[in-house]
Amino acid sequence: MLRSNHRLPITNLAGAPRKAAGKMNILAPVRRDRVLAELPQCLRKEAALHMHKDFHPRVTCACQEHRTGTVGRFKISKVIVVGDLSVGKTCLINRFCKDTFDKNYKATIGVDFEMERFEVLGIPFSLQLWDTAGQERFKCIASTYYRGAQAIIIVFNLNDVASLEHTKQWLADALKENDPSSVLLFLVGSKKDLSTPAQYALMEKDALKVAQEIKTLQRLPSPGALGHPHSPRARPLDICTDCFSRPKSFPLVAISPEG
Ligand SMILES: Nc1nc2c(ncn2[C@@H]2O[C@H](COP(=O)(O)OP(=O)(O)OP(=O)(O)O)[C@@H](O)[C@H]2O)c(=O)[nH]1
Repeated sequence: MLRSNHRLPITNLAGAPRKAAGKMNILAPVRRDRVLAELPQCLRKEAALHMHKDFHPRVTCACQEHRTGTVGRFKISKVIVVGDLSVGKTCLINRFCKDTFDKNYKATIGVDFEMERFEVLGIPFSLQLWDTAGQERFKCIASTYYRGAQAIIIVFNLNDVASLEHTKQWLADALKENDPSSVLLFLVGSKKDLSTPAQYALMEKDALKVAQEIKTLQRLPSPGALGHPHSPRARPLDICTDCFSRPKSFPLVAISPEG
C-alpha cells in the first residue's frame, strides 16, 4: 500500500525546503520538551556527540546576533534516514516527531520530510528529518535528497539479519553525496519488541561487528574508500528502538563500539 499523505518537498539545490514565495514566516513556539536547558548526560563517554558542556562563545554570540553565516549552517541540521524497506524508518521518525505509531505498512515513495524545532542552551535549532524510501524502485529518487546531511541514521530490523548486512551499502550510497569527515553516523536497530532476549543478544553482537567495520572503513586512508583518514566526528553508535511500545522519545541504548 502506498502512503496516502506522502508529499515531496520543494527543495533548493542544497536540499533544504524552500519557503513559499510571499508568505510570512511565522513560527509556532518551540514545544516544551524540545527546550534543552542543558545537554543530556550520555550513557557512555564514547557515545557522547558533545564533548563540551556549552557552545563556543563565538557560536552563541553569532546565533544571538543572527549572524549564523559565520558559523556555517549551525542552526539547521539535516538528518537522512536510510535502510531497507519496511525496517521502520517512518515509524521511528513519527514516534520522535508526533509520538504516534501506525501498525499498517505504507511504503514511502521517494522521500518524506519532517522539521523539528528545538531550543538548545538558549539557541534556536531546527532538525530536518528526511525519511527516504527503502524500496529499490524509489531509491534513485530518494538518493537525490542525500546531499548536505549532517547526520545519517542507518536503520535495520533487529529480526532480519539481511537488513543489517545491507546497512553497509546504504551507508556507502549516502556517503557518496556527503563529506564522510564531518557527517555523524548512527546505526539503529528497530523492532526490538518483536525479538526474544536470545535473538536480540545475537543480533546485538552482529550489529557491533558491523558498527566496527563501518568505523574501520572510515579510517582507511585510500582515496575512494568509504571514509576519511581523519574523521573525528564520524562515530557509529548502535541504538535499539522499539517504536511500538515505547511511549515517548527515542529509547536509546547506546552500545558504542569504541573502547
Ligand atoms: N512491532 C513493531 N513494528 C514496527 C516497529 N517499527 C515499525 N514497525 C512496523 O513495520 C512496518 C514498516 O514500518 P515503516 O516505518 O513504514 O518502514 P519503512 O522503513 O519506513 O519502510 P519504507 O517506507 O518502505 O522504506 C509497519 O507495519 C510498522 O507498523 C516497531 O518498533 N515494532
